[in-house]
Amino acid sequence: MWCSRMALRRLQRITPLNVTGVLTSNVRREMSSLPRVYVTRQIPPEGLKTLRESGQVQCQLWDSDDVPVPRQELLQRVKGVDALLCVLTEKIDAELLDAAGPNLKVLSTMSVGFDHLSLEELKKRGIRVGYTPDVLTDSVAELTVALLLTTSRRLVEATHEAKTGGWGTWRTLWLCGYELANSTVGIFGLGRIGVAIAERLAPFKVKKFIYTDVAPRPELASLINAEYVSFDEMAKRSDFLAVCCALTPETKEICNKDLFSKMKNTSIFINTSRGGVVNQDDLYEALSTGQIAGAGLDVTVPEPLPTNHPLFTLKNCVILPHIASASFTTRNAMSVLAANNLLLGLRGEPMIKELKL
Ligand SMILES: O=C(O)[C@H](O)CO
Repeated sequence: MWCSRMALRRLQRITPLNVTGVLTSNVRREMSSLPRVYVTRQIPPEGLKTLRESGQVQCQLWDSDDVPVPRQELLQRVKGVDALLCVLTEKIDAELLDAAGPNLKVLSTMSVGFDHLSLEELKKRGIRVGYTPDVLTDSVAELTVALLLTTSRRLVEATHEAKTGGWGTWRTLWLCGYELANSTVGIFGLGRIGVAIAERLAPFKVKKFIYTDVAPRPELASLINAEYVSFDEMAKRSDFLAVCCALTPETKEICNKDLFSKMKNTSIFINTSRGGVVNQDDLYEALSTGQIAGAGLDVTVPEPLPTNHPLFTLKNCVILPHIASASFTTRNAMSVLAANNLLLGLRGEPMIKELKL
């Protein structure tokens, strides 16, 4: 049902529900004039509360966090809405925008990544777009460090051995991995998250941070004393390579055999950005032939990665189910930011975080 609890409460104060609990026609009229919002997922409670208590919109929600809204259902539900709040599993393309129709003025995604949005189509239709950077930086950086250490110090293999009887006598080279002390860490795509990762890795006595990007980013680089290098040099020099770039046509499968063949066979590759930046066949080859020492992936193509995927057979590949921003604090903050971006956009005001189209 289309409703806004706050609007309802506000209206109840002015025009109470009649005794049978049926909305009086005034209430119904006032509520139905509010902008319509479709929320494509059961987002964390703080975000929903922000929308509902704004009194500014009537919301409809795909009320599940376990299953994404089926495409056909989504195409039906968006018809005539004024704003859409989505997550990264929904492809926002021409088909969907056409289904929504000309009322749609605002799209707010509860994600920092926006590769699921067709920006060109949104721009063509004059739809404003909000997203959720910054609030997830700490959580993503923390998880990246955890994944890096898990991969380089072989923690998944180690717990498996301990649990399954592989733990024999103490052995001199058994389960040896690679340490951060005195290492060179490469960051591919230096933004807020790359800096936050480096800040957390520095106390592990990293010797040098290097990075590559479309152009040098001196202000950010100075925060972590990082040197700008070419893509090839980053491949050759990195003991640990953390991918933090956005997925764009330019970065699609940029981490391929060309990159892996230049890396040291003692290097660890970490990706917490988007699976699409990696050619997974080439990564499998590099890992299974010892071209590189290990990989930690929080993102894959597709998601979920089928359990029979060859990468799951490798001991030197740690795969997580896209959880980099998954802390209660962060996901709630993302939902509130997404809700506020949407409300501000509908009011025609600057959003807190708006994509420049
Ligand atoms: O784009 C994002 O926001 C992350 O991948 C999920 O939090």
